[in-house]
Amino acid sequence: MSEKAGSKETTPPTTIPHKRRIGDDAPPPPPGISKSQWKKQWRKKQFELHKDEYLSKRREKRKRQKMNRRAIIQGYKDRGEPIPAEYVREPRKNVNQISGGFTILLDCGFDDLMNDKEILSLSNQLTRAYSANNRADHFADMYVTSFNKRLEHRFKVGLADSLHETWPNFKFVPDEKMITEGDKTKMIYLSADTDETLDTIEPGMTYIVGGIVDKNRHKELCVNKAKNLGIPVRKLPIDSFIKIDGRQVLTTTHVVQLMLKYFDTKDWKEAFEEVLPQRKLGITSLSDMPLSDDDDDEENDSEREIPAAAKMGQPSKTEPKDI
Ligand SMILES: C[S@@+](CC[C@H](N)C(=O)[O-])C[C@H]1O[C@@H](n2cnc3c(N)ncnc32)[C@H](O)[C@@H]1O
Repeated sequence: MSEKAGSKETTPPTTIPHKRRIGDDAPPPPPGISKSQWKKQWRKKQFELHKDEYLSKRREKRKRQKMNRRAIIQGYKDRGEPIPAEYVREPRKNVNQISGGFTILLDCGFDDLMNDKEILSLSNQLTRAYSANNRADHFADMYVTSFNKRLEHRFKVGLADSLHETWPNFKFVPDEKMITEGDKTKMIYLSADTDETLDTIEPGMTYIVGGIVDKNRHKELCVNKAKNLGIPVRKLPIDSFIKIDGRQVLTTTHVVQLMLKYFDTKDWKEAFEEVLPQRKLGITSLSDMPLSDDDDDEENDSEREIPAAAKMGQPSKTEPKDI
């Protein structure tokens, strides 16, 4: 009896299930072309022919994965259990960053002055401000004040995946006591509507930036609020460093990015050039300008992330960047 025949039971070889791919069903290759080359060509052709179908399937799959993740996270939240690390998205972070020792308050007490689309746009801007703070060499202690009404709803429902309550150095507070009851001698409200410029950013100071998307409908809104509260107002030193026509009103995110960049470099010129790309500077108003090189403007920002027909509270089409 041969050794083979004498052996008892043999374990069947492990078979790895073959994942079917487009191209597996390709007809035999035409002469002069290798099987693998032909498969590649066939796959490409099939993809072009059925592109919409494939992309929609992929979108559906991603949507399902997102909903599952959200349901799991909600389960932990409902049970009051900590959310396991694998479900917490780590933001892209500058691991060597240190505290700049200054505070930025994003004054979001203007909910009633915005339409739903502008609230969506503002929520996206806040995620970018958070992201900028994570990447800076020196981070600021950032607070979103008057975090209530539709903005809060937007984060709790549409941006629930972002787990904004866990963001480091970026806190959300429901009222504006930090503005109304803070030490006014250590505060500066940023606004384009003043002649006095902000020369530097100092540790120990609190800088307030208006958290509003209004396409300049509400002129002098923040400057008047600051004056009523007795808070000094300063504009960014745009004139000294870049030439720009029209009103020099920037988006909330731009202002935050500029302040962080200035604090890192101590050079306004460098900050302006990095945050506001030169090739974009020929336009009339900076608030119409895209948030960064590869971003859309406020208007498109909300359109890109949120389907046009989206209602407040619906999840955004894509994850907010960097969260
Ligand atoms: C889109 S603007 C809001 C414009 C609003 N109508 C107002 O009254 O300020 C968002 C915020 O960015 C800040 N900001 C915009 N441009 C600025 C500039 N040139 N200098 C300083 N801060 C500016 C202000 O804090 C402003 O409230």
